[in-house]
Amino acid sequence: MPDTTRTAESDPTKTMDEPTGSTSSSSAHEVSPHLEPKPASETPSTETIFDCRNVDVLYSGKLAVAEVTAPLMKREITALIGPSGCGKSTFLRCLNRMNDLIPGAEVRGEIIYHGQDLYAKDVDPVQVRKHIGMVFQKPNPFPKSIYENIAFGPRIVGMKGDMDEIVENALKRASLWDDVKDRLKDNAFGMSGGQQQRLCIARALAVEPDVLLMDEPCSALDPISTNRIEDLMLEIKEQYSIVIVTHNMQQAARVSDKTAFFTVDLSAGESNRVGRLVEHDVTEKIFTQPEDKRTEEYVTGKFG
Ligand SMILES: Nc1ncnc2c1ncn2[C@@H]1O[C@H](COP(=O)(O)OP(=O)(O)OP(=O)(O)O)[C@@H](O)[C@H]1O
Repeated sequence: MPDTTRTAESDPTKTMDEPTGSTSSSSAHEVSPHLEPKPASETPSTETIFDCRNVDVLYSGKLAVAEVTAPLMKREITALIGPSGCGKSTFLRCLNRMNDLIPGAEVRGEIIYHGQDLYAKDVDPVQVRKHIGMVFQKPNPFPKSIYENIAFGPRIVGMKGDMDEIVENALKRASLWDDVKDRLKDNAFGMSGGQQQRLCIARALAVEPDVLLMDEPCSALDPISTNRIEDLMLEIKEQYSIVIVTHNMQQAARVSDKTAFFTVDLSAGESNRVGRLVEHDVTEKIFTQPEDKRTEEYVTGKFG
């Protein structure tokens, strides 16, 4: 039986969201070729992108999320919903090894991505995060120009090509180009909150990821900006697989193809609360005919 326990790395591996001058050498830690996304023509939309098998997450030895088994599908939007503390963000962070950066965090089980265990010893977490980008709750642009915010990631990963084109394409994909094309040298902090979040999405897309993880990306935004992000998600899901944590049931129902409902299991007592996946299915089914009573109670607002 292989040891599938992983402890948090002491190596302070930089993420794509850390604007330091350090560079990660992709040649020094070349990720297995299996992690490379396949061309679109070879990948029907029914393909599994993450096959999660018995995933547990512990913080300082204490179980926070237990036994998550679910296939997440390619070029679909999967929404993770559930009451506060059920482990949505914790599980999301497993999908690009962001939990590695949390001291004391430990992931057990398997997450198979393009046929390879994401946590295998020879897999470089920096490369993982290049393929699997992340957008956070609060827009977090770097204190740099709009242009430099986008160019930072491609430079770090050593992307070839004309940087102006890379920046333009990323901004276009995030529906931001028309808003900012005449002020690319302006500081990103001068943008509205909604624009900043689209900039963060553009920044994630600039390194040509395969998957986009979004942790409550609209919770700090007004309804109009939220609509724009939702429209954007629906546009880009043709090219990317998206997993989103949301507290907004309408948002999950509007944008997602599949929904995973998590709950907090209190059966071992309040101090041993643990998040569990209750149900994962087509979004319409989760919202109209869920299998589990707890799902029904949550989506109808009876608890949570
Ligand atoms: N860095 C951490 N260190 C220790 N415990 C943590 C850490 N992050 C989360 N937890 C614990 O893990 C459990 C799941 O938390 P998590 O934030 O993943 O839940 P969530 O469903 O995303 O919650 P919310 O909807 O409130 O954001 C909680 O009990 C939380 O206290």
